Amino acid sequence: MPCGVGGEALGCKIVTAFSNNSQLGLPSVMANILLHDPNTGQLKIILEGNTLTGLRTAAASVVATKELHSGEKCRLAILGAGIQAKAHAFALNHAFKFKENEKAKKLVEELRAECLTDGTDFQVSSTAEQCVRDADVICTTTYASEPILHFEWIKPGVHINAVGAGVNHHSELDTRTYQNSVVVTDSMASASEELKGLANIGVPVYAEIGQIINKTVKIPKTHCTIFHSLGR
Ligand SMILES: NC(=O)C1=CN([C@@H]2O[C@H](COP(=O)(O)OP(=O)(O)OC[C@H]3O[C@@H](n4cnc5c(N)ncnc54)[C@H](O)[C@@H]3O)[C@@H](O)[C@H]2O)C=CC1
Ligand SMILES: O=C([O-])C1=[NH+]CCC1
Repeated sequence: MPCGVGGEALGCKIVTAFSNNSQLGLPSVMANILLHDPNTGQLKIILEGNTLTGLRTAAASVVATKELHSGEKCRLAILGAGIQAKAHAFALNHAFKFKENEKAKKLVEELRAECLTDGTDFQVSSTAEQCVRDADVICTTTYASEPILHFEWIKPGVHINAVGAGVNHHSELDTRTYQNSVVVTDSMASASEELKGLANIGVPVYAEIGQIINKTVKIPKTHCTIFHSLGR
């Protein structure tokens, strides 16, 4: 993932995703950032990139949630319990102060200890359905290759940040959820490759989040909105 900012910065993030790494006690996503001198191209430093990946991905979901969900934000549901789940729990709570959160078990004690100071509570759900029912905002942060979120479970007006999935970027949500949503992404260029399967179920990628932010595109009324974060 290359990036250049005028004469100020030049860098590239190299990132891999190996979903079975947890069996080896390793993070599944591993990132390193190469920073170069913007005037000469000389390599200056190699930085650990996992921290930034967590912060940036969750921050993008916060921005998308601000832009796409205008209703009450009482209840946050997160499917998944890894790095992105935790980053999303922190970032969305920080931005919106949810009253209730449903999270997978292994992070709950940690999140309770770190978040309870601001009155946030985290609960464990035994099923994905229980987790997302009544949620105002849902984040999916897994490697699920089959849908883990079903249309009949979600209430009208919900906003979904679809973050995970790995190989097939639209496998976490079921077809009906897509067909009843407006899908916004971070990059149309990436979506034309990574979300091309949505065309097979008649679902267009409606806009880039940047077009919503700069008000060149408006979101029509729908059952729900999906921010498909691809990481570009
Ligand atoms: N959109 C973006 O910009 C980014 C997306 N990702 C994606 O987000 C996802 C999560 O990444 P991390 O949190 O770093 O990984 P992680 O390995 O820390 O966590 C993955 C979580 O997903 C759960 N999981 C795996 N397969 C599942 C299944 N079939 N059903 C339900 N849960 C399942 C695991 O138990 C674990 O809790 C990955 O798909 C990764 O590729 C990661 C970084 C940036
Ligand atoms: O943007 C990112 O860093 C990633 N997207 C998918 C896996 C890692």
